[in-house]
Amino acid sequence: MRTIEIFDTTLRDGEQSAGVNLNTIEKIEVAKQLERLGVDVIEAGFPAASKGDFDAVQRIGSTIKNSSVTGLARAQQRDIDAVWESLKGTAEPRLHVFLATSPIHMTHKLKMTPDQVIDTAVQAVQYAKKFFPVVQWSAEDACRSDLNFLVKIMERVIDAGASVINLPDTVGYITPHKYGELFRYVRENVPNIGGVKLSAHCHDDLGMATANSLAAIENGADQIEGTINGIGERAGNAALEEVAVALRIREDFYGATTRLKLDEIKKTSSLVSKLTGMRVPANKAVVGDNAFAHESGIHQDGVLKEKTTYEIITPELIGVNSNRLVLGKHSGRHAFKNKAVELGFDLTDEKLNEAFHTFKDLADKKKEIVDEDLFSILTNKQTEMTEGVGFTLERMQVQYGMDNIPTATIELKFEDGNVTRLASTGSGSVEAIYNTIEKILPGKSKLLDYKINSVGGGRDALAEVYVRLEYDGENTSGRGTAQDVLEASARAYLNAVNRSAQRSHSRGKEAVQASL
Ligand SMILES: CC(=O)SCCNC(=O)CCNC(=O)[C@H](O)C(C)(C)COP(=O)(O)OP(=O)(O)OC[C@H]1O[C@@H](n2cnc3c(N)ncnc32)[C@H](O)[C@@H]1OP(=O)(O)O
Ligand SMILES: CC(C)C(=O)C(=O)O
Repeated sequence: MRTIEIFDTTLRDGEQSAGVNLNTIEKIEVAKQLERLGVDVIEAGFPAASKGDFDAVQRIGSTIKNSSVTGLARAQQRDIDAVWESLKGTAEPRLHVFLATSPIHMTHKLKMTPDQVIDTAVQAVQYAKKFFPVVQWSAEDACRSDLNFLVKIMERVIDAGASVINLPDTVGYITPHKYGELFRYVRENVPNIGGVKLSAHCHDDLGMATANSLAAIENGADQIEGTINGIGERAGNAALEEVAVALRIREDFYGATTRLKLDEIKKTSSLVSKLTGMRVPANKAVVGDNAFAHESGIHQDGVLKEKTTYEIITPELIGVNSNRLVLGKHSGRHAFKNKAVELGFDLTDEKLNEAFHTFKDLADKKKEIVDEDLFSILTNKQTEMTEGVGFTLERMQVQYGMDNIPTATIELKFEDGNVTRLASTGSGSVEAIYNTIEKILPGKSKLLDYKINSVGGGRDALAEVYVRLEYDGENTSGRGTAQDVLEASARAYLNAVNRSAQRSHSRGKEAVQASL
């Protein structure tokens, strides 16, 4: 059976989803989970894009041991140098360099002739080969490119040293049959293609990213690129969990497998969803909440008699535990630690202890603590920011009545220990809270987006709020979890402001270090 390599780009193309902004700590947590999932390659970012991206790629490169780490670069020395600086010293530094090959992109975006594109691509790959043992070259917008041109440029970049060639469907335009043909065509027509790995990278604009990726596999692709939960630019990328599970369930047809530990899928999906704030739709294939739920009588009858009547995937395959956990207010640290490890967390004793106290407080208020609650508490602790930066919510009181104007009184503690208390009104309770916080904060802020989810089920479920703001001219996002919707809303707002403060704090530290 063939083994298909999995190239995960959740932290690069996935982070290109509108409204998603992960900090370095969060990216490292995602990378560690991707390593546990068993992906072959992690595309950790685009180092030339920003200092934050550079740092994240560097830290992921030095943390991850069992997956290769790569970074993206345009066909420019400056971008290639940035990837090299971030990954030199890692076990197998790997570069992903791209240049568009379609007439639309070459004419309107790059403003280059086809010959200039060939020369630029060749020079970039030759330059990269001085540093990187593995160079992957992508023909951006390959699916709207001229086939003869594609064959010509592939031959040249292979000669220049590229050992992986990616044929992305950048705008989600191709259909499965045509994508399959493209892979077969280049295999048969590029003279020096023997030994080169072919990679597929699909977008979901027409809802065909998974089908197209599978068609590429049927026609000789060696590597599939995609993201967890299918997040990514515009309508997103191919969802890796769908591709990997389809290969397993239809092994009879595809005759191909991956190295993924499929029972890590659900956990990876939940982590990515939680940290990005991009909720997985209930009916999403493989990882949606309803993926294993049977609603109608005839289906339930069938499943009770024989599961396979209506279930082609077992929940256990992707790591959904059908045994429900019973951890409650009488549980102790051992059981809590045991569960944390089982859920894939590796916290210091100090953080575990703090998470344990949060769990106990919640257990006092909530009837039943389920895995989702613990996952939320432990993820918050794992990705918590540096102590002492930003504002802390000390107290909050909200008055609401159908005939009254909602009023929020809030007490915030500043980094220097000073406490400010203010009250303000709004047309609703959340608006009253945000108006009050905005009055207390020294910077100017504007709410851009607000989303609320419930964690777990039942009327006592935790509320999880995601916000996007502009704070002091910078876009930032944050999340807050609490049993009460209003408290979660306040915490999310402060988390977004604190993340922005944390970034300024790191920039300030770097400037001081640079001046020494
Ligand atoms: C299909 C994809 O997903 S590609 C990856 C998309 N990801 C990103 O864009 C990452 C975030 N990007 C950024 O931070 C910025 O765009 C940067 C730092 C990369 C570049 O910023 P700027 O220098 O201000 O350029 P800007 O983004 O406005 O324009 C892109 C330039 O790169 C050029 N370019 C685009 N792709 C390539 C390429 N593969 N190789 C060389 N040049 C390229 C464009 O033609 C344009 O050049 P021009 O300035 O001469 O017209
Ligand atoms: C950089 C390339 C691979 C890309 O993201 C795309 O073409 O969609």
